[in-house]
Amino acid sequence: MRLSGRQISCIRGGRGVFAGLDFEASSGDVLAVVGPNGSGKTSLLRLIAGLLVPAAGSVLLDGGEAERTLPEQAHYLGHRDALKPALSVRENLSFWRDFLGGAAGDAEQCLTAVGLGHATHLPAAYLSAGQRRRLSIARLLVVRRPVWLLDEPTSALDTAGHKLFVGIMREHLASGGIIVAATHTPLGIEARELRMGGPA
Ligand SMILES: Nc1ncnc2c1ncn2[C@@H]1O[C@H](COP(=O)(O)OP(=O)(O)OP(=O)(O)O)[C@@H](O)[C@H]1O
Repeated sequence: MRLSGRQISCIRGGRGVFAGLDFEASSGDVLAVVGPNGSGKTSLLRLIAGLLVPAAGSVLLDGGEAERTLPEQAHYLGHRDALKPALSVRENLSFWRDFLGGAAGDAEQCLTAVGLGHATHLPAAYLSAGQRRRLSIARLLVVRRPVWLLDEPTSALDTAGHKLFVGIMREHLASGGIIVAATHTPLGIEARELRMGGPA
């Protein structure tokens, strides 16, 4: 499987953010998108996820499921955790499992895998920042998709959480997955850098 972008330009609010961007990542690859604030890291992830339309250029996934679009084969985890505070931890994950559809795993098992097995009945509003991030990571496990688009995935994670997440990323890569992660801090896993310039 190969994810590639060719000559992508991004315009936001009428202003050019980046132009002529090329990238490529194959099964088992991690692409770390790095660069200063405002250089377009989040915008690039959102372009790949189909949440933004490029002003020019294209993004392609070769070797995926022919009948599904790239966004349908990708998980996008934003830097803000998309949780419903009044729902329990388990209900939040069940919501995402039903919303995303496809082959779904067991919610309890996924919550245990991210270290939230003890908190499944707690309202999400009670979670700490690191626990919220762990719950977001559980979404990657409950519905399997080959392309992971992660915005600052390790923010708020403690050392144990970071280590756990590295293990989860490794398993995903070993099963042929691709990770594109915007980050200001080392991911703790071998990655190729895609360096974004300053604001255009
Ligand atoms: N909804 C929007 N409307 C207009 N401009 C936007 C919008 N969202 C982002 N931008 C602009 O696009 C540019 C790139 O933003 P983006 O969030 O992609 O950068 P980033 O590299 O991820 O930054 P950071 O390191 O701070 O997270 C910034 O100048 C930002 O102000």
